[in-house]
Amino acid sequence: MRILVFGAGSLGTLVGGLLASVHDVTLVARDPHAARVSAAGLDVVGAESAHVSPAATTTETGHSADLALVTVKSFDTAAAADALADCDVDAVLSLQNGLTEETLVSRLDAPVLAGTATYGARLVEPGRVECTGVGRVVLGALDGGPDALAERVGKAFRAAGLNTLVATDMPRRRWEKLAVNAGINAVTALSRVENGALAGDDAGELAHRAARETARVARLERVSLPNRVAREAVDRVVEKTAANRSSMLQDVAAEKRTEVDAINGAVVDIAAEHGFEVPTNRTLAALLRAWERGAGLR
Ligand SMILES: NC(=O)C1=CN([C@@H]2O[C@H](COP(=O)(O)OP(=O)(O)OC[C@H]3O[C@@H](n4cnc5c(N)ncnc54)[C@H](O)[C@@H]3O)[C@@H](O)[C@H]2O)C=CC1
Ligand SMILES: CC(C)(CO)C(=O)C(=O)O
Repeated sequence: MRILVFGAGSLGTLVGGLLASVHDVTLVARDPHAARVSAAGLDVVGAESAHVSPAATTTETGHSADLALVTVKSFDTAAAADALADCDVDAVLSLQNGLTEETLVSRLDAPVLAGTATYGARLVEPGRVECTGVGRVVLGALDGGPDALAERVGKAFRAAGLNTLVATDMPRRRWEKLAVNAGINAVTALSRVENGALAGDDAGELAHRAARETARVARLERVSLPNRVAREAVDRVVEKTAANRSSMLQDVAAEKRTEVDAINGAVVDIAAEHGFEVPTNRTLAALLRAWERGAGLR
């Protein structure tokens, strides 16, 4: 399969690097990473290891591929979609956190699959990516149900050794992941604690409240996600990733823009479309956006 990875930073470089052992992969990245991969190949280290030689470029348009993987941060999704609109790609798959697929659908003609990834990835230096945890890629039709394209993509991922599930219930999975991220990411980023600190703490109750609101909005969107399931998903992730610093905490610690718009912000916006108020998500989003403005990031 000819696969274009649009936005090869940490996750895109890891997934693209693993796919490159079997497939014809092009990484669209920034220099010096792109130049280094072109000149000397890519080292995958950590929980997975490989030396591979995908193509790498900073050129964003004019590519042709069977599949474009979108792995930019959520706030770069619209720009990525506009660049992909000037490429010839047969299908698009997002592995980002937050609700980003809708932005891709609104700007692209190619079919868009929904995806989530729980692999951990860190770009250590140009040309070198660390797999910090073997997780799973879950992908499928955006609206749910069986899908031949998703099956083909899943088969291609598995052929490259990626732990991959093709799911027929992506709407529920996306919203459950959103509920987990809406609760854990914002609260850990604002209180500067590891995920495990939420267990049995008042801050954990705040995370539950954000997740329950998210589940309510999911149901307004006709996605079946009971409050109890969202709350239990938060507890499960807090327990399994107790030592993790959430991606949003890492962004705040590094003084980088966060993905709050596509997580808590998306919950607020979609709730508003239904005339529904989500005060916890609204508060969390307002605080993070205020911090971003204060840090000159937006
Ligand atoms: N890193 C991880 O372990 C995981 C990340 N994710 C999600 O995956 C997404 C990406 O996350 P990371 O890889 O950590 O972020 P990252 O910031 O390391 O990678 C994004 C990359 O896209 C590049 N980029 C943006 N616009 C571009 C353009 N126009 N042309 C070329 N390159 C461009 C940036 O330079 C950056 O290197 C996020 O939504 C994140 O939440 C999900 C699961 C795990
Ligand atoms: C699941 C969780 C909360 C793990 O830290 C995550 O997805 C993130 O940090 O973005």
